[in-house]
Amino acid sequence: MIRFDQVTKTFEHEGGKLTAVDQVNLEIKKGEIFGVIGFSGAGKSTLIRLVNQLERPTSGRVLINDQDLSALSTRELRGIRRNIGMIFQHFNLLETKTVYHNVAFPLLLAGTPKNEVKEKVEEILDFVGLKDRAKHYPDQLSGGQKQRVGIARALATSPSILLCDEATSALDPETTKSILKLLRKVRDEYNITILMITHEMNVIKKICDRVAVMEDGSVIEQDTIFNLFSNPQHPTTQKFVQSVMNDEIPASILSEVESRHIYRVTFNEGTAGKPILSSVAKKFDVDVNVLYGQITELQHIPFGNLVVEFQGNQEEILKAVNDIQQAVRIQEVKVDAS
Ligand SMILES: Nc1ncnc2c1ncn2[C@@H]1O[C@H](COP(=O)(O)OP(=O)(O)OP(=O)(O)O)[C@@H](O)[C@H]1O
Repeated sequence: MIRFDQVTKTFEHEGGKLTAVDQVNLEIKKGEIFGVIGFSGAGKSTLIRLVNQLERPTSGRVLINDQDLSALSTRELRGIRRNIGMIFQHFNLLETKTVYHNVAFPLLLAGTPKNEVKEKVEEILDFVGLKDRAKHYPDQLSGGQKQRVGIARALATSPSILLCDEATSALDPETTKSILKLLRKVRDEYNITILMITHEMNVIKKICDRVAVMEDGSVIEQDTIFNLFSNPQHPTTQKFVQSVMNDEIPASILSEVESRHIYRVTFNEGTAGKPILSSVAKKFDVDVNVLYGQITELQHIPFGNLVVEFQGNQEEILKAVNDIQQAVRIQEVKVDAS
């Protein structure tokens, strides 16, 4: 659906050149919710702007439905752009226009007959839950309601792609949740492909099917949400994952642990409900003391960590660890004795 093929974008400035996007390869499938995460300056905004050709690649190709965007005429490009909706962090609504007219605006620009505009705007305002706000002005709305208008406006021309540029970054956590729920409904009911950029990992965790992590213009890692959260490879990805998985052992617990035999056991789909720990305690001469843990859901698959301490002699502990290793991932946790 959307394909980045060795895409590089450099900006020239007085001091020289800056590579904002560096040889990126990505393939986003039809109907997928694809997230791009990275710290400030990683190149996310430039990447998303390459999709609607607000930026043109310095080299490489951006393709939509196998069409190379840089090979299109201005007219063809206009057609492609109509097929792409976009929502923004600060909503970008027309402050002097009502909710109705904000949503009607792109349809009127496209020359849609007035009766069709009315029908479409009413349908879409109903879809985003703002039917009763049609006559309000943006400054009479909450942030969440403004973003709903933004979504309605983006959907007015029935696009097949929706670009979301930090769409929830200005919203509180509860409102973020409701907007993400609405975006999922957009995908589920209209089968729209959603490409979202964010620096918030919990947004990625809640809604995306797959994610790419960007750093210094490059994609350093990409995978399904489950794989990336359960087994992040790159140190930057690990940092992002840690920001939401909260699986660091609290210092108060570590300071009370005298034994050095501490392990992190990672449970997933088939193993989250199994009595793996109690069975090794029966099988070997060890005691298992659960220190800390959490179970969460990633793409409806249970996933979690337990930090456990083994008590017993070294040999029995190693046997127990080996046994557990047959079923799940287990890693020793180094405790700083100082
Ligand atoms: N039009 C431009 N001219 C020159 N440099 C630019 C331009 N647009 C972006 N850059 C530079 O490209 C790099 C990537 O910027 P970009 O905005 O894509 O990153 P980002 O990940 O979206 O960051 P943020 O989350 O802060 O918006 C930055 O160093 C930025 O200063």
